[in-house]
This record gives sequence, C-alpha cells and structure tokens, in this order.
Amino acid sequence: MSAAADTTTAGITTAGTTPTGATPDAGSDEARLAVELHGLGLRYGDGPPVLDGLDLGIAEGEFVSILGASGCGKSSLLNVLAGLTAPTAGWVDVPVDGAALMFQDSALLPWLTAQQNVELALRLAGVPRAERGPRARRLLDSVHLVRAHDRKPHELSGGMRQRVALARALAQDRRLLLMDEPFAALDAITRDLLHDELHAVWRATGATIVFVTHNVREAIRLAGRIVVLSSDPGRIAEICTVTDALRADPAGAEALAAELTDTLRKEQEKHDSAPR
Ligand SMILES: Nc1ncnc2c1ncn2[C@@H]1O[C@H](COP(=O)(O)OP(=O)(O)OP(=O)(O)O)[C@@H](O)[C@H]1O
Repeated sequence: MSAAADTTTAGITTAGTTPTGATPDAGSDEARLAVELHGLGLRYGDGPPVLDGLDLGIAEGEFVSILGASGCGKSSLLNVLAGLTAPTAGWVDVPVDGAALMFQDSALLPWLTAQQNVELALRLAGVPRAERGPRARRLLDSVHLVRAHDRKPHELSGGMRQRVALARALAQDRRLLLMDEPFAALDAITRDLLHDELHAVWRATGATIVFVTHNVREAIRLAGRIVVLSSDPGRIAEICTVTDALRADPAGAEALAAELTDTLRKEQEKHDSAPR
C-alpha cells in the first residue's frame, strides 16, 4: 500500500518489492523492504512541517524503534505508516495488507471478555466462526493469558489488558505491527515481562515491528535499530544499530543509553525553545 503527497508526486510501488530509490539503511542491502519512506513530509493544515524529508527503509522482519522527544512527530509518523494520515510530501510504501496497530491504551471493548475481544478481531479479519475460538485461545496462550480468557477488561490488570491488546493485534495476522508506546503506562516489572513476551512473539511470527517510544532503555532493550527523530521539524537525527551482544553488555548498553538520552535532551530543549 502506498500513500503519497498528491497524484503529481505519487510514487506508487508494489508491496514487498524493493522500489527504485530504496534507501540503503535497512539491515542488509539484500533485504526486502517492508516499509519505505522517501522524502516523507507532513504538515497539518497550513501549520509548520511536523515531519520533513524522512528517508528510511525497514526490512521485512526488522524490529525498529522510533525514539524522539515529546511532540517531535513519532505518533504522526506511525499514523502515516498506518494509512490514517496522508503525507503532504514524498511517499510511503507499506505492505499491501496494511498494518496492525497497538496503542498505549488497550482500547478493549469493556463488555466483551478477553477471548471475545480477540475473537472479534478474528471475525473482522474474515476467520470462519468455527476457527475463532481455538485461534483466540492460541493467541492468548502466546501472551501467557489463556487462563484469564473469560475475564472482562475491568477484571484484568494493566499488563494483562495490554497482553490482550497484543493478542488482538496479532489476530489481524499482518506482516507489519505498529506500536505506539504500548507499555508506557505499565510498572517497570510488568513492562520487562512484556518486553520478553513481545520479543518471543516477534521471533515466532517474523513480523516487522515499528515501536514508538520516548524511553531510551526500552528502545535499546527491544530494537535492532533505533531511529532518533529531531524536533521542529521531525527529521532523522541519528540511526543506531543495537546488537544482541550490546544488549548483553550492561556497560555498553548504559553508554548508548547515556548518549541517546543526551541527544534527546538537546532535541527537547530545542523543541521547548522553538518559536510557536
Ligand atoms: N491531528 C493533528 N492536527 C494538528 N496538529 C497535530 C495533530 N496531531 C499532532 N499534531 C501536532 O504535531 C506535532 C507532533 O505530534 P505527535 O503526537 O506526532 O508527536 P509525538 O512525538 O508522538 O509526541 P508525544 O511523544 O508527546 O506523544 C505536535 O506539535 C502536535 O501538536
């Protein structure tokens, strides 16, 4: 699926191929791109540009984190990738079947149980009725929640609700999963558990994940690449690769966290002092 600024500048491409102008920053030159941004810009109405000149390729199966100061345009970028907002410059290419979304708020239907919430997503995805129950159970099992399948959202903890939301996102069976600060409201221990579970799900499904956060340590914990956005307008300030070896090295991870925190602090100061 492609979205472009307008019909005169539209760059329509076939999903899953590597179109002309592919950016070289996906994990490998050989990689098939799941997401491609080319000169992407966004402004709301006649306001100032929120995003400007973003060029980025995300390979199939990559886990990329978008990190940036508050208000730099992270959610706006995710909305563009989700097809909810059209870019006002450049173009974006995402898989033809679109993306599954997960937000900070689980947004579960309160009158349905955990299993029914997941079954509803399966129904919307066109899964036949007879298959929905067993598949919902398997999805809940994959996020360690099968025993709470008959509880309604108000009977679940915040972490459990986000697990249901993750199972519901997985029920859509999309190759691209867009996550907007999904664990931001959780306590540190629950967040840590969910990081492990998300990684297990990612490995098992091979999905491409774009994960927005303003939490430097969360980005390092999860992503293979971290894309740091500048503010006013949001541009790619830095891209860093995080290896498993670095993750396993507390001193190295801490040094990277300090460096990224420093970059973010400077960006936040720039954002706060920008004329409005
Ligand atoms: N629908 C909209 N209409 C007008 N302006 C908007 C709209 N959505 C976002 N903005 C503006 O765009 C800028 C970027 O907002 P966005 O929510 O994308 O940033 P963010 O990096 O996700 O912020 P945060 O980390 O605080 O959630 C902000 O100045 C915001 O006020």
